[in-house]
Amino acid sequence: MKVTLSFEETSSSDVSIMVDVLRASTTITAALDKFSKIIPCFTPEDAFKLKSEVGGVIAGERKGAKIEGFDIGNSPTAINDFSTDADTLILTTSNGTRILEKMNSTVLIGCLNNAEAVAEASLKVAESHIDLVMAGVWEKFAIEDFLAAGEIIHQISKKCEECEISEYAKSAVLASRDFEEVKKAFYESTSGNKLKGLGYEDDIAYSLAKNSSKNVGIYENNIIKVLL
Ligand SMILES: O=C(O)[C@H](CS(=O)(=O)O)OP(=O)(O)O
Ligand SMILES: [Mg+2]
Repeated sequence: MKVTLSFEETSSSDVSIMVDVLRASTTITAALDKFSKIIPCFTPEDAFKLKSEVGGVIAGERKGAKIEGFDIGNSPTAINDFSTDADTLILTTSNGTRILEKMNSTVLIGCLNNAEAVAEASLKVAESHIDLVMAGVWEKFAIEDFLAAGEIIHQISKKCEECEISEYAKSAVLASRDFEEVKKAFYESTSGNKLKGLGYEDDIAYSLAKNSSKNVGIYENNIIKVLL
């Protein structure tokens, strides 16, 4: 089993793990406790149109701020606090949902909250190649996604001694071993500073809770559901 690391686009036609820890992957993993279906959209207009067709709750952001007219922003803590009977969440975000459009493999959703669970699931689902795909921030490298991917790759390597881990993937593991440094990097990152400025500091703390969830989202036929 090959384990690699990529940026924005996957290098695997087998299994990809999309990592956007601030915040889309964390938001999706939290939302799977409340919604049976999460439909990623690529523009706010698509999201409004879909809501008019299928109903549900509409969530998302641009530049980190809740989109005008949406029920919720791209916030895992706000989703946890939101009460609804709806079973569908429509979600559009700047980076995480955007890169799903180009994925031509089985796609799992990874973050720190589900690092061990998504590592285990990827080894069950993959035949030969698991690629961790960092979402980044507006087509630029994001340190938080590199570190979160490193934690997931670390979990994979613990469960799979025979896995061939690429040097790029190994560097993410090495960079993510000192958790105090990881936490600092999250808060000082481009995304972290943006979120602090918007009053979303709780979401940063929430995203750092390792293995707080067993939810593993799988993206198939334009819908994200819990991988059972
Ligand atoms: O909503 C977020 O946290 C980010 C946007 S920004 O980096 O805060 O500007 O979007 P995501 O698609 O979750 O990376
Ligand atoms: Mg992000």
